[in-house]
Amino acid sequence: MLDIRNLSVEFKLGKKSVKAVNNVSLKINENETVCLIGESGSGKSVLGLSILKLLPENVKISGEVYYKNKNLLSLPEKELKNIRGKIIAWIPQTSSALNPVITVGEQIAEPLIYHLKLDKKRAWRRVIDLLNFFSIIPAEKRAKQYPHQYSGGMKQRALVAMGISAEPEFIIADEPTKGLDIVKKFNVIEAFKKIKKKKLSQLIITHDLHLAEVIGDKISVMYCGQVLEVCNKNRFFNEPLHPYSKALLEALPDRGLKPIRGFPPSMVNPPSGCKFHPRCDYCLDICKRKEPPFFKVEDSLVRCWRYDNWKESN
Ligand SMILES: Nc1ncnc2c1ncn2[C@@H]1O[C@H](COP(=O)(O)OP(=O)(O)OP(=O)(O)O)[C@@H](O)[C@H]1O
Ligand code: NI
Repeated sequence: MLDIRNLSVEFKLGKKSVKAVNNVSLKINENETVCLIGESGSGKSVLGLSILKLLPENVKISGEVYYKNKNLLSLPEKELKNIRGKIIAWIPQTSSALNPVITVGEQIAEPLIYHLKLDKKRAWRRVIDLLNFFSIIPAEKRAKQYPHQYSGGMKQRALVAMGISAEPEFIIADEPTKGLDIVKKFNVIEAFKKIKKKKLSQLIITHDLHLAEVIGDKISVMYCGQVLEVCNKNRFFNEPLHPYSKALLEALPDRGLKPIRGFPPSMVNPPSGCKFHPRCDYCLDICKRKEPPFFKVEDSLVRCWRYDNWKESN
């Protein structure tokens, strides 16, 4: 359904440049939820934003992003406008995304009026349905309130409601549970579970491995602008292939709380060879010199030299 091929995104910073996304390929199938995880600054949000060309003008994007065989990156802005929100929805991080001077109901109604051409009355009825669906109740009262009258979790659920109001086929959400306490998090996760039942495809960007475990079908691990592993959820949480994936799991509180040694690499001067090699417990000589390609291991993809000749040695 969504097929990202060799996508690179480069920011110009004076004389230097930052490759926030470096030659990423990733496929997301129909009815599939892929969770994109990785440390802060690894390029997750930039990757998500570039799919719908939501980035500032001064970036250089190369590669292709096919959605049902159309390359989104080469579409004229007019056509992209019709795709954004209607076919592919972007659900941003809370706080700044809601307009403080417009009622939440009106904000949710907006894509219904713009994309689905519903009249105001029908749009409003659908807003009430959506608020009820995401347990923002009493819906009639909540619809007429402003964002500051909502709690953090409710705001996030309202953003999700807004994102799916025009019934898109595909959802991209950036950190939907960030900064929420456990109860609010639970409610947002329930909202995404409900979306999943509607047979939508989703790309969920998150630090929250619990969220990934509950709603992901596949996990895609990003590090220093690259995807290092793509595998199904069970593989990731039981026997991940990449040393970085293993390290991320071992850093979880209920799995040892072992910090990953060293520091995230500089995006301006990334390490040679495999970007993770300076922090890797399994580093081979070749890892320092040469960037690994993707190796296919069963139904997973992994960018690590340890899986070179995997077939022969197994
Ligand atoms: N507008 C920008 N101008 C210059 N560099 C940027 C810009 N936006 C992002 N970057 C760079 O791109 C890199 C990736 O940023 P991105 O926000 O995608 O990371 P992330 O994985 O989403 O992190 P987090 O988990 O903290 O949200 C960062 O190192 C950042 O320095
Ligand atoms: Ni981000």
